[in-house]
Amino acid sequence: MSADSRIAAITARIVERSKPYREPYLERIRSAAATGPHRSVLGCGNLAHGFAVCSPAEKVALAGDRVPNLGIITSYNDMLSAHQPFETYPALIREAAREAGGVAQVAGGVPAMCDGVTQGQPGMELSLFSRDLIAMAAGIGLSHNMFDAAVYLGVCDKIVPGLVIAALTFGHLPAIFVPAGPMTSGLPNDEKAKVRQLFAEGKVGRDELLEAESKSYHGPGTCTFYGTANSNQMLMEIMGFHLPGASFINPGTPLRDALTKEAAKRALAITAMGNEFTPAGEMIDERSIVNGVVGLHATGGSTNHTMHLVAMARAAGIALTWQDISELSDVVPLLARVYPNGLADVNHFHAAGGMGFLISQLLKKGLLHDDVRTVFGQGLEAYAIDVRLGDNGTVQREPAPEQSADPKVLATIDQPFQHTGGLKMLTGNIGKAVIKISAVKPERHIIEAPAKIFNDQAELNAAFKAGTLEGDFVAVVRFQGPKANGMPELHKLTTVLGILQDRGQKVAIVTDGRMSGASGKVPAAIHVTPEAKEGGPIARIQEGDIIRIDAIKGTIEVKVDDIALKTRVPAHIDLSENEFGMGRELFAPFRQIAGAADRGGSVLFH
Ligand SMILES: O=C(O)[C@H](O)[C@@H](O)[C@H](O)[C@H](O)COP(=O)(O)O
Ligand code: SF4
Repeated sequence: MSADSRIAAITARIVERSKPYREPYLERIRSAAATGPHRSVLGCGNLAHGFAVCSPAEKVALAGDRVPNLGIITSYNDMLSAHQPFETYPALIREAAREAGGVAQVAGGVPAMCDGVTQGQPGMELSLFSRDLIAMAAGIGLSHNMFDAAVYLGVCDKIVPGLVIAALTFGHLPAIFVPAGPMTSGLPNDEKAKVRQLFAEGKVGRDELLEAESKSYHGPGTCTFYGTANSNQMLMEIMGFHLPGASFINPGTPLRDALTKEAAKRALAITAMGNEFTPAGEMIDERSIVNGVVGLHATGGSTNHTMHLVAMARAAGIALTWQDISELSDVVPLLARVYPNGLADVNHFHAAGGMGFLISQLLKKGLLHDDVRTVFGQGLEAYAIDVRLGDNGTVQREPAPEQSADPKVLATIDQPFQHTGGLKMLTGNIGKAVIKISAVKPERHIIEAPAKIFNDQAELNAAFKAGTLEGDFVAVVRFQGPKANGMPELHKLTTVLGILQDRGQKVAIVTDGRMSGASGKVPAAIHVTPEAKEGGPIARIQEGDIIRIDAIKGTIEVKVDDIALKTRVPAHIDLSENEFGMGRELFAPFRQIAGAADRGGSVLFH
């Protein structure tokens, strides 16, 4: 079925806008691919270094140009529960490659930050920048030019976006993303959030809080809320970088290992040495990006992707804008209720039918481009499947069921939870911003209240502790943009503002910073651009000004006469505090050159 005319029109607009970048990009990757098996351009010395530790048989294989070699980029560490399982993946991939007559080598590692460990801490100010650093680090591994395809091991927030930027920069190579899968379900996310609010109100102690947190985050695998990490898995599957059904299979299971080995064999099959050559930069085109945005809306995905997806697309010469994302939201219904957009977690989502059911429902109405290339071949229909372990450890796929196994978690296209998607762009005299409405009750989609000004999240927390946050208000938390302090997530504020909202106060937040993909129930107009550090209007808002956020009309404004607003002197604060400590001194160059939020907040392209 061809794509819905509105989806097709937005896609055509993106194709037109991208031409000045996309055409030279395709020329570059085609000439890079034309040099054939890349080892053949290396000198003997280079090659000897490149396979010094390989077995004699592998050296013979790699000396020629008929045996494909996989470059593994791994983001393994013990800090991220979602990445800890990757410790054993390279051995599994090498074994699968050998079985299939190929070779696999770890090309390099990349750093991976856990936003859960750094949430509310100074380290979070490195988080956004770590995305581009991960792309650079992956590039260092791949620059050895020993490889015919790349296998990327990454799951969490900035890691998958950084790896996708690398995969598209090395777009002449085929690329397969291999996930580790979600943690098994522990203490439900909403119960964890309730204990947090009780702790913030002094009704329970640290022991109870730590016990609740540890029951929620209890083992290997991705945290089970639908935040940025699990939005990444959804994106990798719906954009065709994962094998069908790979996203939400728990780590340490036979099916997980079978999928990892299948991915290694598939990577060997799609190199230039086979007859299904699938370079990543050709596979991912404007339709794949639009499919990603559609998936984001249909699942209530993370607001962080209004930045990461823009940066990822740009790496392939595709210019995606917030306007595109916002207009697609008007066309795509919400089909999934996963925390913070509901009470279920990603294990429940998968059990209800998961990605295969979601894709089959969206394809029914032409809300996805089916005519796309993927690592599995041609067409997204191949992803409308249910996956299970077959005989002797193989992966079995059957067509997705017609009905959701849990209609409270996954709806059909004919009876969606909401008729529009989760992410809206806001514009007005404060600038541009985004708001996630899939997790906010409809009665809170419009809010008008006086501004309370904070220049960092600690000030707001202190005001809460002092009991001065009374009545209805819009918290304006500024100097949190990329150039100010690296644009941290301010997710800890959700607990405090959630308490006030539950008491009946109408509250919202307006910030040039970010929120977590796990943030949800408090209306938040985030990623405000231009940022305060750049003298944006958010720096001209004063205590008591009336702020109006209208997520229905897509507007954000301060009720001050335009001339008066423009003639106000923008607030200026001393940011030297955040220039040192926890490695922030290493990222001064990034703060200086970071681009605007609506262009991805990137140091790589503006
Ligand atoms: O964008 C995201 O999804 C978040 O960055 C997420 O990865 C982060 O870990 C949250 O902070 C976890 O939620 P808690 O902080 O509530 O545990
Ligand atoms: S989902 Fe967030 S908290 Fe969980 S492991 Fe990944 S980065 Fe850390």
